[in-house]
Amino acid sequence: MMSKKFSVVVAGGGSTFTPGIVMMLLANLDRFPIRKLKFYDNDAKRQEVVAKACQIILREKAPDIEFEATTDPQEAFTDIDFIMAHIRVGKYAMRELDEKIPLKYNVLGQETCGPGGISYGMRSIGGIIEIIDYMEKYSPNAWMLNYSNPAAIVAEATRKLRPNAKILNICDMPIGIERRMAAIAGLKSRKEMEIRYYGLNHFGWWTSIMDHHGNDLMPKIREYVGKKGYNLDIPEFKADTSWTVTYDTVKEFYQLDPSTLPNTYLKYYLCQDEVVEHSNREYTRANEVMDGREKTVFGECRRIAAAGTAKECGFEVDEHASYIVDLARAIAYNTKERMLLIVENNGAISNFDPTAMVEIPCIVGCKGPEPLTVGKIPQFQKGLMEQQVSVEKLVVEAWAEGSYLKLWQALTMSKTVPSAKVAKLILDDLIEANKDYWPELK
Ligand SMILES: NC(=O)c1ccc[n+]([C@@H]2O[C@H](COP(=O)([O-])OP(=O)(O)OC[C@H]3O[C@@H](n4cnc5c(N)ncnc54)[C@H](O)[C@@H]3O)[C@@H](O)[C@H]2O)c1
Ligand SMILES: O=P(O)(O)OC[C@H]1O[C@H](O[C@H]2[C@H](O)[C@@H](O)[C@@H](O)O[C@@H]2CO)[C@H](O)[C@@H](O)[C@@H]1O
Ligand SMILES: [Mn+2]
Repeated sequence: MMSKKFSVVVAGGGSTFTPGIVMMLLANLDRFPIRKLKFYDNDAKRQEVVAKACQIILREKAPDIEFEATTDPQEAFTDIDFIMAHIRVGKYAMRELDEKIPLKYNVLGQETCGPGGISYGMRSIGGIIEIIDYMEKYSPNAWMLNYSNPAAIVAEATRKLRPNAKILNICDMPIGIERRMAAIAGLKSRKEMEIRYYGLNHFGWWTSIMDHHGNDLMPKIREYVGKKGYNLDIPEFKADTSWTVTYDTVKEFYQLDPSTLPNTYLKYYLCQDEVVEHSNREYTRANEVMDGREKTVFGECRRIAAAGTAKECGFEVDEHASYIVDLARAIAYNTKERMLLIVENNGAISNFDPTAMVEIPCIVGCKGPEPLTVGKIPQFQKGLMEQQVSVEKLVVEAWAEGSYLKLWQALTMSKTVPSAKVAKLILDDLIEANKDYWPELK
């Protein structure tokens, strides 16, 4: 019997994901009862569009839930049990530059990978640390469930700069891919699978996929992936063109390790030449999202507000986001849920840096995650991960120290950048583009 009702603040209330997450929270009230829902954003105008629509949705579907949207940190973070954080510092305009500046130098342009991810990370660290400090000031017993990106750099920054903070860093990419794997295996839900996985965020591999009877599903899924990647001809898995290309590209590099299946993001490190070759330097994923998801979500929000009712609401439950409720429940009810989280390695991968933030299965309870051991990883993955985790660590050090040199080293270290010279050209352009967001570098 669940008596307590929770108070939740969505940090980044103006996010395109907010309406879907609100619908998901409403669909899960029986599992995770809510008494108060707040939105917090540093862009009042953007947030107001989403908040007006969500206020109507809540009024009609859950009138008992107290709702507030604010840009005032004290109002936002007082009397809170959970922060669900999905901020994008610099918004899509800066994502567009993250993706287009590297392409000027024939280098991968991507949201969270390569120079784009480094640039995004240099903006995100300050925004996340600020929210952690608000949480600790106004609701010290709260937990922050963070899926703001780039999660790898944000996780390393929170480890180094706020080591005692109650923050859990999570990513929905493995969840999205596992939903596809389950369908390929003929299962109804990804929760019918038992998986083993390791890596960094957006840089990992499945090493075991079984059903609850212990049947090995890896051979069947690998056979399918060899023909169609992670694409499925099923309406619920229809994706934007660029995502369809991404899911297809897996078949080009999954053979690099016959005993595993890769996260899609490895394409940016293993097929970066092809990605650059096929990139449209004038129209990147940021443009697709601005022309697609952003227009659709904000258009529906404005339609609901103008109608004054959500009776014809076009927002669907973002069911795959229900992992956020799984995570909140694990903390609230000590459920010991088994989830992939981005946590300090601390020996779980025995032959890898113990301070690295790795994405591995954890048992989650009221005190937080207990990582499962992975053991020794092969030289191939170890080498790739050591290079990438060094990039992520150097970015956080560069942010903390205001070090131009360390950020140049981070860019030079990235597998997506060909030389120190190109790294420096990209760095100098990014510094100019991010002058309103990055700390000063000397
Ligand atoms: N971890 C995952 O698997 C996953 C999945 C999807 C999206 N995301 C992340 O979720 C976030 C939101 O994505 P989106 O496409 O909806 O972005 P969006 O730009 O639509 O929304 C982000 C919101 O954050 C706000 N914001 C920016 N800086 C802020 C700050 N310092 N404090 C408070 N609010 C701030 C913006 O004003 C904006 O309203 C991004 O970081 C994205 O990468 C993560
Ligand atoms: O290019 P975007 O903004 O559409 O997506 C970038 C995000 O991609 C991943 O999240 C996906 C998720 O994996 C997929 O299953 C589906 O639910 O959509 C999500 C958002 O598109 C990735 O995990 C995120 O970190 C990226 O920000
Ligand atoms: Mn992710």
